[in-house]
Amino acid sequence: MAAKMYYDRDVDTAPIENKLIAIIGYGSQAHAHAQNLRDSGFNVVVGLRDGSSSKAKAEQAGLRVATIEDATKEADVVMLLIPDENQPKTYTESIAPYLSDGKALAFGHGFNVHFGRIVPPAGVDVFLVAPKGPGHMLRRVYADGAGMPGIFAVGQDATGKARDIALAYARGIGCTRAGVLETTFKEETETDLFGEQSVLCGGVTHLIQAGFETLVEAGYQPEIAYFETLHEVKLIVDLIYEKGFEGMRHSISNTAEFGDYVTGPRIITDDTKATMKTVLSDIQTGKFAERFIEDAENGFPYMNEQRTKMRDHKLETVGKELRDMMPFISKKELEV
Ligand SMILES: NC(=O)C1=CN([C@@H]2O[C@H](COP(=O)(O)OP(=O)(O)OC[C@H]3O[C@@H](n4cnc5c(N)ncnc54)[C@H](OP(=O)(O)O)[C@@H]3O)[C@@H](O)[C@H]2O)C=CC1
Ligand SMILES: CC(=O)[C@](C)(O)C(=O)O
Ligand SMILES: [Mg+2]
Ligand SMILES: [Mg+2]
Repeated sequence: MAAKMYYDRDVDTAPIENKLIAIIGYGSQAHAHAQNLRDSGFNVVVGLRDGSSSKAKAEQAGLRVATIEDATKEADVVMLLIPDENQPKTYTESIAPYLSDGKALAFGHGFNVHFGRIVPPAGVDVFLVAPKGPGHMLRRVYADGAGMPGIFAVGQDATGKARDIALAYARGIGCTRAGVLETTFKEETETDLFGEQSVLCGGVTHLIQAGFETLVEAGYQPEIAYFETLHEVKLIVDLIYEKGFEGMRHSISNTAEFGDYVTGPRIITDDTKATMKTVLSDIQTGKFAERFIEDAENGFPYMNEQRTKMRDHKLETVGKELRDMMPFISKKELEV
């Protein structure tokens, strides 16, 4: 049976009208949630730590800023949107003491609740609304009058209203313009981690990098390799996004389409899929979460090494030069 989809017309915003929503953090997701909710007509306060460099940016955007403690005290709904690895400490020190019964604690990703790193008290509602895309794009599509699909889940329904609040929230950030469906903390966490690691972020970047390096190592010009294996990805993906595989294949040459069928399975093999299953299993057992938290607790030695290595890679240096000559690409600086 097809999943029940929720659109604007299916969702009553009353559960969050005349309520105060605290958005904790002002990063990629948080700035988009805060601005979209405000523009949808809801009351928002942004909760930031002392000395936060984001305070000025949030105020410039016309948002009221308070400390995390005060925002939690004041608000009816507290949406925690700081990095997953930092959430438990901030939750314990600055949120939990002020999270009285009847309030709602919300997340943009189920990581900490699912892996038992945050255990909210029984008297509060717990839900997640996870937009299926990066925060900067969540804001951009909303401002353009469109929306980003999202999924929601209720982890704990103390007031009997958690589900209605979650749906109203999803509408407030613009997700019901595109389609929202119900999930669980477990399903959201596992599918989100799998998607970003195997396909969206890890899969795509490593596919591009391997293609780029293969051409450059064979003596082709890096600029051509960049256009061929990175720049054009967006153009092809835009067609897939708009019209599916068949629509994209309609647009490309028969030569390209034939090569797609013949070579695609040589690149993404049965072994690749078997590895994806192992990756999924590492996510399900918590092995990936453990590795991530361990690196975070040690100051991210592994992550920082990867960042440094890639910074000087030809793909990045040549890419920067080429993008600088195409000012229409990065139309706007990212706001946060
Ligand atoms: N990035 C994305 O697009 C997506 C993220 N999510 C989820 O949303 C949540 C937020 O992720 P994301 O937007 O990437 O986060 P960001 O890395 O962009 O968050 C940065 C914000 O968090 C604040 N912050 C960082 N550490 C602390 C701390 N120790 N105490 C208080 N505030 C802190 C920063 O404060 P300051 O300004 O003071 O430095 C800043 O405002 C996560 O659960 C993530 O999984 C879900 C879907 C997509
Ligand atoms: C942007 C998004 O959906 C991700 C990839 O899940 C994330 O940033 O965690
Ligand atoms: Mg995601
Ligand atoms: Mg994610």
